Amino acid sequence: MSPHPTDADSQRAAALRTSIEHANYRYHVLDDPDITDAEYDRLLRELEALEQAHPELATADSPTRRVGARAQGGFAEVRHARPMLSLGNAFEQVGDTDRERFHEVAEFERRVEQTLDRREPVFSVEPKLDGLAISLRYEDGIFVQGATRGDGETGEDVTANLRTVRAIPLRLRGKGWPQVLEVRGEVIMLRKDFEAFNARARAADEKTLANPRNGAAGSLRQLDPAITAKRKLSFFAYAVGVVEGGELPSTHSQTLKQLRDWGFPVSPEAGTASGFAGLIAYYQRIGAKRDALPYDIDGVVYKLDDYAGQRELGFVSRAPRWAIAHKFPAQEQTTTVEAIEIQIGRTGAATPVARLAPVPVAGVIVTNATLHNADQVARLDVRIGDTVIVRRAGDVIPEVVRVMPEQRPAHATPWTMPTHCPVCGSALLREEGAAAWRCSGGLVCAAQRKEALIHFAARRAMDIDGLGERFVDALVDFGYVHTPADLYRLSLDDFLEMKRRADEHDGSTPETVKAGKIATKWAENLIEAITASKRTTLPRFLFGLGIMHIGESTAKTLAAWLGGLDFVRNTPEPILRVLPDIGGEVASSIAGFFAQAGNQQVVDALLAAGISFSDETMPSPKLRGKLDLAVLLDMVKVSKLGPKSTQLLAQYYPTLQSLIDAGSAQWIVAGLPQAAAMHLATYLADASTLGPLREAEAAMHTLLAAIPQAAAAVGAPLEGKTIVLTGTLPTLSRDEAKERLEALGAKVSGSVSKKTSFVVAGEAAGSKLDKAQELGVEVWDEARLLELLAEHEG
Ligand SMILES: NC(=O)c1ccc[n+]([C@@H]2O[C@H](COP(=O)([O-])OP(=O)(O)OC[C@H]3O[C@@H](n4cnc5c(N)ncnc54)[C@H](O)[C@@H]3O)[C@@H](O)[C@H]2O)c1
Ligand SMILES: [Zn+2]
Repeated sequence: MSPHPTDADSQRAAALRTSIEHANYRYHVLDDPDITDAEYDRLLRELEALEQAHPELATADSPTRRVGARAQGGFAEVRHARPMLSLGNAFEQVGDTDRERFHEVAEFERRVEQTLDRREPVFSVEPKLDGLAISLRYEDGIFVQGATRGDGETGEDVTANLRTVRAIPLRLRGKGWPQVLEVRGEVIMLRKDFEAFNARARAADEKTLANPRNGAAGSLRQLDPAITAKRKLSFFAYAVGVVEGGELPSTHSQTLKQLRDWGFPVSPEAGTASGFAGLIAYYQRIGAKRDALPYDIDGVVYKLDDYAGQRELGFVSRAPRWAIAHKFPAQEQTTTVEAIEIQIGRTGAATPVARLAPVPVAGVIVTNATLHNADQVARLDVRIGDTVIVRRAGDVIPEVVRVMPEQRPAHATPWTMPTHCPVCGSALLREEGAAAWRCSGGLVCAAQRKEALIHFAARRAMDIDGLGERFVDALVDFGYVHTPADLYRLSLDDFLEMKRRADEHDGSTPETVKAGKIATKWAENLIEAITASKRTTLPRFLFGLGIMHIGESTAKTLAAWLGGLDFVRNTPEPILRVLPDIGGEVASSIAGFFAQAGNQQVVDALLAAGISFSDETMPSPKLRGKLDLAVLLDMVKVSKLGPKSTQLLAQYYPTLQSLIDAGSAQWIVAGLPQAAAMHLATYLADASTLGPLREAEAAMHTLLAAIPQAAAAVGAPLEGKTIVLTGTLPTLSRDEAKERLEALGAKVSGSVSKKTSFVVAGEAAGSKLDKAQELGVEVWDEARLLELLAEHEG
């Protein structure tokens, strides 16, 4: 009754067979599929439909009648005594009721009911794990052989590799096992192991795995078991094959329990359900859990639970009639890349992101996918306009896993990492040896605002007590604060208004209103803390700016050597590099930061808001010795000119010009080897290399001119005084008092002697106070100390 197939039909069938066979080969033999499972399933379904409509089109070797693919190469063959079959599939259809949407499941259930003449039969219901099917043979309880499914008849002997999978028992537990037992199940890679593998591969600039399924199959089919052992694989049992010399329970669900007792991992999600409604309820329940499961599943499997019923139903060519796989929406889909953009994270990390033509992936419309880092984009060679496979599994951000180069538009060009941050325009810098690029914008980058503010307010930076993440979030989200300088403009009303909006936004009862009274104490305290932070130290301020690579100790070095903010801001990179522990990367980060107009504005605004430093001085006299000709010469790498030679030259020549004027003949007389002199002469003759040297020299002179002639000439007000602090002072912490006294040149000592100028005593002062009285040393209270500080602090 079916109409004869047209030529177009038979051509289509042949084309489908070719495509499917090619896909089978890539998937089953190479473990490197080039189309998604969803596409594969569509092709197979189309072929099935054609063959059903026109049975004369069906060939004996059609992929619709066969399982997997015959493996080739490498491994010895294993013939399966009982074939390892595939499963029929049920997909969701468009419809209003469950019976319409899950029509194929309803049909399956009805067929089972009718054939067995049984109402609402019981099914074993299990997650459909997405890995590689294997069969494990146990003789007298000992693992003797393991094989892949292959084409269902013949698989590959992967015993050595399977022995490295921890979840597979090498010896059965308990007792009562049959003399020969074949256990079948799925080797999988847990998502966390897959993610960890890929993170490592990306960091090492190596090829990543497309998905956990390919990870499992590819790892298991390695010829070297040592490689398999390094990839973390897991295993779940879900069936038995040959059983000899022993009995198993009469139902599948009981058998799974038995397998668990013998030491096999069985999915904790496996259970039983009856009737169509029971099956669908299970499907929905597991579907809701899918993202949270530790492994990928592509559906659930329903198997008639009792073996007697299974035997009655039997098989079609490639699958049992008593079971069906009910598939979930696919986790991988094909779409096109509309743009590649850079996303800047809270801490400045720059991540390339593909903007995609919207596509449903595992039940969610996906429009963006991460490309991880610039190296990954290069490795995948993703280009704008490309057709790509995106994967979304679990709560991991969707990612691009593969490009289909054959579908690339002619004009597509390779992508390159932009040089500047899309949010703030600052340079993107790459940390040495790291795959990640970062925005160097810090303070001025809106993407990093919150993180920059939290850092600025931190205890070891500006120490603004109470300005934690919660307030920073609200201050930024509601637009009260863009840069740290804005903090100093906030009024009590701003804070109360901000808090009210934040509470409203959260839907919580405003905490600010308690018993009809507006609570303001917290805001007053915060304003007080912000005001107090205005008086700070240079290292705290420099650290607070959040300049890339500038930790507390580098900030201290900068302050100690350069003395004042102006010098830190204006000292060029080559001079910064001569400071102790400041290498090229750090120097370039500091110079880069202050070269940025936006950063300069923020720093100026902070100074205008009243930030001042209790410890600002002049460049350190120690710099005098460092800034000589040797430093200038060491900054440029002239070949054959080592540190010894540059020091030698510096002894004779005070300036660059005097060195140039003297000429190479004189250098040799001074003791420089001829080869070194020749190289240096060539170097200095080149205007392009001389330029930076001249620049550095000019900056050096500015610094040198600013250094006070003699350190004492500055006359620190408390120079020569030794002060001892004891007991608890009413307002100042011991550290703060010490810091402020030292900033004025005093020495703060821990013990009282005749040389002690005076002792500052607070509450519960102990033996030091007694000692002072004994020696007749002056004893001050905090009020008097504060007067002294106020008198001398600028
Ligand atoms: N992307 C490609 O190019 C490509 C090519 C070929 C096959 N494929 C994928 O493979 C599928 C076809 O392969 P198939 O023949 O293995 O069929 P299948 O994956 O749809 O179903 C059978 C397999 O399910 C697995 N399984 C997982 N949990 C199970 C459980 N609890 N009980 C029983 N079996 C369970 C077993 O490995 C079994 O062999 C396609 O649907 C497609 O997703 C993809
Ligand atoms: Zn930026």
